[in-house]
Amino acid sequence: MTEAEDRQRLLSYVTEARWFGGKGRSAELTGVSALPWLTEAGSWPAVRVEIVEINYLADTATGSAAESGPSEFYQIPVSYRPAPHPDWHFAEIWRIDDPELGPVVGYDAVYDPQACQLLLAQLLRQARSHDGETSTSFHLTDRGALTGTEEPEVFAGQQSNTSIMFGQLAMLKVFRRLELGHNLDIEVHEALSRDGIADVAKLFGWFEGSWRQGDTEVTADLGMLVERFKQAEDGWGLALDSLSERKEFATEAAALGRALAEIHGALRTSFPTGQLTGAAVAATMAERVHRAAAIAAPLRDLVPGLLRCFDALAGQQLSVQRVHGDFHLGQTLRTPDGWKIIDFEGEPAKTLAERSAPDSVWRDVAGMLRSFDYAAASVPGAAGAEWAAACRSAFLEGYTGRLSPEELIMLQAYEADKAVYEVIYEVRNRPDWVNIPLAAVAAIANSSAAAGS
Ligand SMILES: Nc1ncnc2c1ncn2[C@@H]1O[C@H](COP(=O)(O)OP(=O)(O)O)[C@@H](O)[C@H]1O
Ligand SMILES: O=P(O)(O)O[C@H]1O[C@H](CO)[C@@H](O[C@H]2O[C@H](CO)[C@@H](O)[C@H](O)[C@H]2O)[C@H](O)[C@H]1O
Repeated sequence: MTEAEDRQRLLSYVTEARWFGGKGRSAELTGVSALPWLTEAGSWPAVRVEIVEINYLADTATGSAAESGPSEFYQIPVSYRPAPHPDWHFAEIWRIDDPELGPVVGYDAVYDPQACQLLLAQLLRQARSHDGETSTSFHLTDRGALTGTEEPEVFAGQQSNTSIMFGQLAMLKVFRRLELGHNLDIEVHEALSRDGIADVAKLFGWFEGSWRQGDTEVTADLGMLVERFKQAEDGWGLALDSLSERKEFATEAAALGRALAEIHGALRTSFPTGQLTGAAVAATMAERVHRAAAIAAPLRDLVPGLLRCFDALAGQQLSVQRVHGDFHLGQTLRTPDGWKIIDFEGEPAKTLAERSAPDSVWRDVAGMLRSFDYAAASVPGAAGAEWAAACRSAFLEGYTGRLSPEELIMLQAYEADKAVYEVIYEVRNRPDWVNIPLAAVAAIANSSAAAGS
């Protein structure tokens, strides 16, 4: 194979992967940075992390340049073997003649148990590998009961990254689309673990890589090792079951409200806090709705009602702090020890700066209320409206108790803002679902318009 064909194989592996974020866009491979070998020369498999840089091309079909944009970095830990493995065709990235290894087959290392065990071992001994201008460093914050002999198994469910379970004890989340700098999920798990907050998985460790990008050295977090929750059941699935079986969910909703309040309290002490004027928050929300209406035509008639809802914030001061940022039932796991909250990376469409900026706690409260509405709308004929209303009041009661008139105004603005975000999310990802958030936007817009008329 020529070098161009090898690069094409690598590009295809990335763009066809479930975790590739640029589906439907024309992508080209603009660089590959190989981090240092994690294994001794001459031992198999030979393992290292490779960072693939992807650039998006302008959409030639529409003549628009809007589809191009900043490059993205994707991580593939690669396990090289001297001969093909009969069962791993699905995980094969490429076959190359490597200058150091000779002819080898490169596999996505998350599917190679030996390579996974090596990653765990590197974490447990806080290994650091350095080669010229690249490095990989592993950090251990708590070893728990880990011995390093735990059996690895790739998580089979839907996710945007790839997680490897180590026995019943730990989970290594290998980040796929990388962001330069420190990962928010690690940052929050680290802070909450330090505070002993049991609603969130304990952080055991993490690893990072550095490489040269043009003239500068860049660093990104590559993965985190956390406590694995035993017998964890996904909150979204449980909510749908409760609707289909016509069982109440209000007790669970109240417990979720209490868990969120505890997490917010801990985040307030570990991260910066501040104040925003209601006018500033309303202006940001208004800008978002105008942008959304340019993409989703059905929003256009609802804009005046939404602006009225946001304008009701004027004159208020909002306390802001680190929040979850994308709190919904799919980010909750029920375990025998109570509800656990996962995935503190915020809304995927926002920049890192937006996702780490202090925000109002009403963003997360609104997120969960929207999720009750989604669940109710997803199970036809199941008395969804009453179910969602009961969950709503129990969750709010669990979170805070009675809301003041000012808090109700803030909550409604954040619910509207979230539902607008969801309309765009659904248009882009699941057009069949768009009527769920659209109905919520219409209800809020029309009630605000009526109140103001
Ligand atoms: N600490 C944990 N213990 C057990 N399972 C977990 C844990 N964290 C996440 N999971 C499972 O992994 C899935 C994906 O996790 P998530 O953090 O949302 O990954 P991603 O960011 O890649 O989408 C969750 O839906 C849950 O089923
Ligand atoms: O991938 P993430 O979990 O970070 O979140 C994105 O995808 C979610 C869907 O998987 C999306 O959530 C929306 O749909 C849920 C039902 O599937 C519902 O419970 C949520 O309330 C609703 O917002 C989320 O918005 C998006 O950021």
